[in-house]
Amino acid sequence: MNPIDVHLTGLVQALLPYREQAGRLARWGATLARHLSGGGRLLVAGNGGSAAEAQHLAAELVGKLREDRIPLSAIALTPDSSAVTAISNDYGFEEVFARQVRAHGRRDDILLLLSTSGRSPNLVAAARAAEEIGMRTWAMVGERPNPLADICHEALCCPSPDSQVVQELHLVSVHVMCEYVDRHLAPSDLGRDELEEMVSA
Ligand SMILES: O=C(CO)[C@@H](O)[C@H](O)[C@H](O)[C@H](O)COP(=O)(O)O
Repeated sequence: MNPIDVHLTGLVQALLPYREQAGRLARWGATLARHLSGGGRLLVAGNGGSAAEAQHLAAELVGKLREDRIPLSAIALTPDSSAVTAISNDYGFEEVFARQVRAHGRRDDILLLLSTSGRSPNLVAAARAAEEIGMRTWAMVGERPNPLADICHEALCCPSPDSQVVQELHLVSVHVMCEYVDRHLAPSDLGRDELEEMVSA
């Protein structure tokens, strides 16, 4: 098979089991809408391709997805090259997110960690730091079992052995979750009951 067919076959195989995560995305969107519109904060991190997705998510929340709405506080822990290099140089790369979590995170804030393997030590350390502060920890990962899914309060697991497919499903998750955030912040009369059903699904 050529690369596009190999890739699309892997993506298609993952789609149906991935669809079962819909209820979690609805709940996370509802929680984010409530927490962020009340003045709370989301911290988000990942490595490599997942760092780009963390920044993408923060941009959707601080900026907007489609329609104009209030700006929401979401901080990606990846793009500040001065902080990233100084912390890594002085404390080791494993501390690069944990230290920022201790600096910026507050009790009840949410930390979302994106990882295809669920095994990156700097993300595991960040989850532990967040737990100490009393933050809620969520992970978007690949297949279970993995340490990040085990130590976070909740995990959205994307059922594919291919890290690229997992990253693509994480981006779908980011967009769908932001869609739920927006619907909760400005629900149409028609959408209110439907939203409640999705959250309790
Ligand atoms: O984008 C890719 C592969 O698609 C790579 O840059 C990948 O993100 C890096 O190898 C990361 O270090 C992997 O970390 P993780 O997803 O296992 O936590």
